[in-house]
Amino acid sequence: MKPDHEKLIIEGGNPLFGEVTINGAKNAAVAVIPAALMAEGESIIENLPLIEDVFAMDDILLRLGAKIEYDNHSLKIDASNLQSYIAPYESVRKIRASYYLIGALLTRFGKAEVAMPGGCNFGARPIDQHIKGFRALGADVKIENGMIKAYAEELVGTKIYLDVVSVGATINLMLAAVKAKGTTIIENAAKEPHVVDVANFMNAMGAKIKGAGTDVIRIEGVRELHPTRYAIIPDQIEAGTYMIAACATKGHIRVKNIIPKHLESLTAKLLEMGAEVNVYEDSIEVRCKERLRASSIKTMPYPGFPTDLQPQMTVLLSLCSGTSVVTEGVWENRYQYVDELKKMGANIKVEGRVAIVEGVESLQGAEVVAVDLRAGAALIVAGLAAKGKTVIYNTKNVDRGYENIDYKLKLLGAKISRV
Ligand SMILES: CC(=O)N[C@H]1[C@@H](OP(=O)(O)OP(=O)(O)OC[C@H]2O[C@@H](n3ccc(=O)[nH]c3=O)[C@H](O)[C@@H]2O)O[C@H](CO)[C@@H](O)[C@@H]1O
Ligand SMILES: C=C(OP(=O)(O)O)C(=O)O
Repeated sequence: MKPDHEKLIIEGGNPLFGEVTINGAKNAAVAVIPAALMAEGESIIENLPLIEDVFAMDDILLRLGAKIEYDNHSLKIDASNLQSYIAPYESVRKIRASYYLIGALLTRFGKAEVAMPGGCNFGARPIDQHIKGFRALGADVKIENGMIKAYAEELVGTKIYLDVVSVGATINLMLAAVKAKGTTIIENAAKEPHVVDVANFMNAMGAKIKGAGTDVIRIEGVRELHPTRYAIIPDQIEAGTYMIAACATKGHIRVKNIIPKHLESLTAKLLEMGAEVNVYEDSIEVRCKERLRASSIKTMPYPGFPTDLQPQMTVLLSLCSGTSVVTEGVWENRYQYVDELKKMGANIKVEGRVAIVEGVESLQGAEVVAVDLRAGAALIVAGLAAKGKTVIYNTKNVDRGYENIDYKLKLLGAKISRV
């Protein structure tokens, strides 16, 4: 675990140049790890990002009785002797994805007791669709003393229509339905690449899941799951963050080890704004020589523009010529970083879910706080582009989702240090 008091210091104004290799996807990793608990025996997960959210999930696994062993970016999980189905607040409070333990433990034991999840604070983050789905599958679910308690004698396949497109509910219900009797159909499902990745992982364990990546997912319950070896997909949000940072610093970089299709909404937007973007089989090259043009974005479920790139993109728009409009279509309050950005000279007015961004010629370094994960990433982008010195506090929020961000940026020519 990284200490809480670390800060990042950036001397801004240096364009990023060179190549950066992208790690495995956080939001796939934090679902695949609990999914591995559903089979007795040893699974191996490859291309795992070495980030704080993954380490927090590892810690929960250890407390439940699993054995884990790292070999670089591969993690061996032995879930043969899992003893517990209870994940108390102390172990789950750090991460949002702890809610996947409900689906996974229900499948493994027919019971799960998991404290309400943590994660970034964007206002209300309800899990009513998860609970609705568990109940539809036959589980008895109640919330007592901050714990979500789910029990099922038997889970039985059914049709579940999600009222909102939810990544978490889609994955959690796949986890709970994988061994349910009969067929489960999830309608209005999320289509994010990590939903597909988790379905592929479970299919490699012997599950029968079809349609992941579309809005209807069909799961034929199977009797047994077996351990497997699986490499998770690259992180499109990490990749997008570096692409945006290259544009904000008027640099020229290549992001490698990615699936370019997952970044189409960003590449289209950067092209529209005047950046040069070249797409290859498993990499993207971004070059930006001049100030980009203002634009508008609205965040939406995949394949729309991802909310997890909204803060970083808003920083870039704050440096463009003209007025941009940003609409946050997923979370009720994901602009808490804007006050920090204003300290650096950004001209942004937030009204509810909309931010009006008047482009400024330049940002200036300041002392700022990373209020959440992508807020931290956005402030790093701002610090790299700004004139002078930026100090970013609360960097542990950034380490939740970015492996070695300061080291990778240094290799791209940034002047950044961690103290
Ligand atoms: C660990 C993980 O993968 N986190 C991601 C996941 O979060 P998370 O899974 O929490 O986000 P969801 O996709 O579930 O949420 C999308 C929207 O649905 C609403 N909702 C969700 C569930 C529910 O039961 N009821 C309900 O109303 C939420 O308030 C939000 O407005 O997807 C988000 C949207 O892409 C990303 O920002 C997060 O990085
Ligand atoms: C919001 C995010 O994560 P979480 O859901 O884990 O808080 C994110 O990855 O940007």
